[in-house]
Amino acid sequence: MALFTLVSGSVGVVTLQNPPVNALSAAVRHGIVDMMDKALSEPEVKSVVICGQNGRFCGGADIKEFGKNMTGPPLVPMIHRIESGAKPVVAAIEGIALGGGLELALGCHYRIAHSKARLGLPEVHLGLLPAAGGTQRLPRLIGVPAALELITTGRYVTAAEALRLGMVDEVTDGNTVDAAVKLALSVAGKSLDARRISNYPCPQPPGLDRFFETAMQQVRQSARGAMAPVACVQALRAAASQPYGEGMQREKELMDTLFHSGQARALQYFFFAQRAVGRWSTPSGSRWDSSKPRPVHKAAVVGLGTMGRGITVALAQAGLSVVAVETHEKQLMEARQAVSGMLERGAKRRGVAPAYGKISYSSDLLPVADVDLVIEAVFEDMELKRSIFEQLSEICKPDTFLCTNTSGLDIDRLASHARNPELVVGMHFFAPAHVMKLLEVVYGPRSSPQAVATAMLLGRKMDKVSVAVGNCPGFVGNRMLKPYLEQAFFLLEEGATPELVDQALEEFGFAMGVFRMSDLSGLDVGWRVRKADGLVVAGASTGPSARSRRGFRYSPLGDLLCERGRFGQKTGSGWYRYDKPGGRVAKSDPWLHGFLEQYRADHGLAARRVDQQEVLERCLYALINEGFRILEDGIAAGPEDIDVIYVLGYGWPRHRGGPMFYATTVGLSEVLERLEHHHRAHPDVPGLQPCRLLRKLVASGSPPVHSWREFIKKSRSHL
Ligand SMILES: CCC[C@H](O)CC(=O)SCCNC(=O)CCNC(=O)[C@H](O)C(C)(C)COP(=O)([O-])OP(=O)([O-])OC[C@H]1O[C@@H](n2cnc3c(N)ncnc32)[C@H](O)[C@@H]1OP(=O)([O-])[O-]
Repeated sequence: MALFTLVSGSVGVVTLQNPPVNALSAAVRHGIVDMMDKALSEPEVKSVVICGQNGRFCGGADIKEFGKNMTGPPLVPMIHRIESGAKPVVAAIEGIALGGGLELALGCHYRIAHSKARLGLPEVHLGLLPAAGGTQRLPRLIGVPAALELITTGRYVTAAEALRLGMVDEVTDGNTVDAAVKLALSVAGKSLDARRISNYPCPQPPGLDRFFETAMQQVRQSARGAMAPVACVQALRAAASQPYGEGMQREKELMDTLFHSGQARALQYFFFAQRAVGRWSTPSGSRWDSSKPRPVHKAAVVGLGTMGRGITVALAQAGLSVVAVETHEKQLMEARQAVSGMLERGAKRRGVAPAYGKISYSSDLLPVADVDLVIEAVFEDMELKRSIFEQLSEICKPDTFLCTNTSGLDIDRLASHARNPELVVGMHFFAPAHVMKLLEVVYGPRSSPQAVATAMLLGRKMDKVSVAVGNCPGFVGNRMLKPYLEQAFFLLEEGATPELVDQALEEFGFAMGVFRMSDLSGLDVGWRVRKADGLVVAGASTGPSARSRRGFRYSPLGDLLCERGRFGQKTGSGWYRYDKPGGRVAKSDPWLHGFLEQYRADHGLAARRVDQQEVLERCLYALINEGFRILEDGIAAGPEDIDVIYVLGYGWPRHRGGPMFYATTVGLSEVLERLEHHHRAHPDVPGLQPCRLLRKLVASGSPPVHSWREFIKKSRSHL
C-alpha cells in the first residue's frame, strides 16, 4: 500500500495508497518500510519524496485498528529510520497531514505544503496524544507555547499558518509533488545534520515551571475531566526538560495509559458516530444511499430573531444566496446590523471576505418567490407558523422545500398547511446557529426522501453534523431533556439545592449544570411549553393538586419562579442571582434557598440529604431511559444519532461518548437495576420506569452498542 517510482533519474517517490485519507494502516506502514528500504539502499536514488495518493498526504494512524490486535511495523521506529537515513527525504503535503501523518512529515528532512493543505495533531480529540514523536519534535521545531496550543486543542492550521510557525519550509500553489521533487533534486548529497528535528535542542519558554503550571491549570479547567489534554501537557513538559530519548519514553508511557482508557474508547466511538449519522435511514425505508438531494442555490430565512440571524449567517457563509425576511421594520434594521457584524467577525476569523453581498433583506414575503428552500424561524407559536406556511405555499415555486426551525412542534401538523406536504421537513438549529455544529433534520410521515436528503446535505454544507430524526414532541434532544429537567426539579423538592445538582453534573463533565443552563436559556421557554401542554395551573401553588398532573408527579417549581418574573440571566434572577439583568456570573441566592424551604413546608415535604451519585442516577438514567424509548419508537435510527445530538447540542461531555454509549460503560444491567430502584421509590414518575428495549437488551446479555441497530430492527416486531 505504498508505491515506489523513480523520477528525474534520481528521486525516489514513495506514494501512500490507502483511500480515502491514506491512513497509516499496517499495510501502509509495511509499504513505507519496504519502499524506504529500497530508496535508501538503491544507489541511483539520491533523495526521496513522500506523498499521498489522490491529493491527500495522510490522515494519521488508522483509527479502525485501535482496540484490535495491532500488527505491522510500529510508527516510531519507522519514522526514526526515515529521519536518521543518509538521504534527504521531502514530505509533499497535499490536502491533509494529520496526527501520525504530520508526525511522519516531521520525521522527513523537508516539508512542502500545498496552499490549501491543513495540518494538525488532532489526537487529543480521540483521547490520545501524538505518540509517534509529535510531542517531542513539534516543540523542537516551532517552540513550546505554539506546540502546546496545537497539541492540547487539536486545532488544524492552514499551510500559510504552518509556514509562519515554521512547520513547513515552503508553500506552493502549484503541483506539490513536482515542487517536492525539485527540492529533493536540489538538496541531494547535502548534509542532513541541521535537518533532523530530534537533534534540535528544545527551546525553553521563560520561567519553565511557572509556564507549565499555568498551562496545566488552564488545560485542567477546560478539559472538564478529559485525561488526554492533561497528558499532552505532561509530554510537552518532558520535551522541554529532558533529552529527546527520555522525552520519547515519557510520550510512550503516557500514550500507553491513554490508549487503554475508557475515555479513548468513548472518543473514538464518537469519531465514528459523527460519520455514521450521515448514513441515515427512516422506518419507512428511505435511506441516504437511495435518496438524491436537490441542489439548493438560493434560500430564504423567515423571522430574524436570534435563531433566524444565525441561520442567515450560516447559509451565507456556506455560499448560498439568502433572502432574509422580517416583517417588523425595526427588528429588520437591527437584524441587518447584527448579521453584518456576525459575518464580519466570522470572515476575520477565517481569513476571507465577509459575504455581505450574499444576503438581501426584505420586510415582506414576496421576494422568496424564486428560492429553492425556505427556513421559517419565527416565534415558537403553531398558529403563527401555520399562517406562514400557508402564505409560503401561495408565494413560492411549487417545488420549494419548506423547512421549519421549530424546536419541538408537530412537523406533520405544519405540513398539513403546506401545498406540498412532502416538501416539508424540520431543520432544528441550536443557538448560536452559525456556531453550533448540530442540526436535527426532522422528517414527518409525509416528508419525501428527497426533502430529507436535501436538508441533510445543506446542513453539511453549513459545516454542521446533520442527524435525521422522526417527528414527536421535542424530537430527540428536547424530548430527552424533559425527564432530565423533571428529575432535577424533584431533587430540589426532596432536599437538594441548585448548587448541589449543578456541581454533580459539572463534575461529571457538563459545561453547565441543569439549573445554570436553564438560567442561561431562559426559564420562560420551558414555562411556555408547559403552558401549551396544559400543565401550568394558575393558583395551584398549594394543596395536593399542585404537585400532580394527570395522575403523575409534577413539580411546579419552575412555574412558580416564572410567575415571580425570575426568567434567569435576562431578568437578573432565576435559580441563581446575577448582578444585573443580562449578568453572567451565577451567584448563590439566599432568597431561592428560603423559597425552597417554604415550598417544602407548604407541601409537607421533609428535606433529606441528596448525594451526588443520586443526582447522576436520577437525572442521567432518566434521560438515558428516554433515549431507549426514542430508539424503541424509531424516532432515532441508532444510538449514535442520540449520542451525536447530546454531545454536539446539549453539552454532554464528549469523553463520555454520549448518553447511550455511557450507559454501556456503566453497564446496561446496572442502569436497569438503578432505574428499577428509583422507580420503586417514585412509582408516580413514569420517566423512571425502565423501558422495554432496555430490558430486552439486558435480557440478551447487553450486546455492544454498535450492534443495537440490528438488534432493534430484529426485535421491532416483538416490541
Ligand atoms: C502511535 C500512533 C500515534 C498517532 O499520533 C495517532 C494518530 O495518528 S490518531 C489519528 C489522527 N488523525 C485524525 O484524527 C484524523 C481523523 N480524520 C479526520 O479528521 C477527517 O476524516 C479528515 C479531515 C481526514 C477528512 O474529512 P472528510 O473529508 O470530511 O472525510 P470523513 O471524515 O468523512 O472521512 C472519510 C472516511 O475516512 C475515515 N477516516 C478518516 N480518518 C481516518 C483515520 N485516521 N483512520 C481510519 N479511518 C479514517 C472516516 O471514518 C470515513 O470513513 P467512512 O467509512 O466513509 O465513514
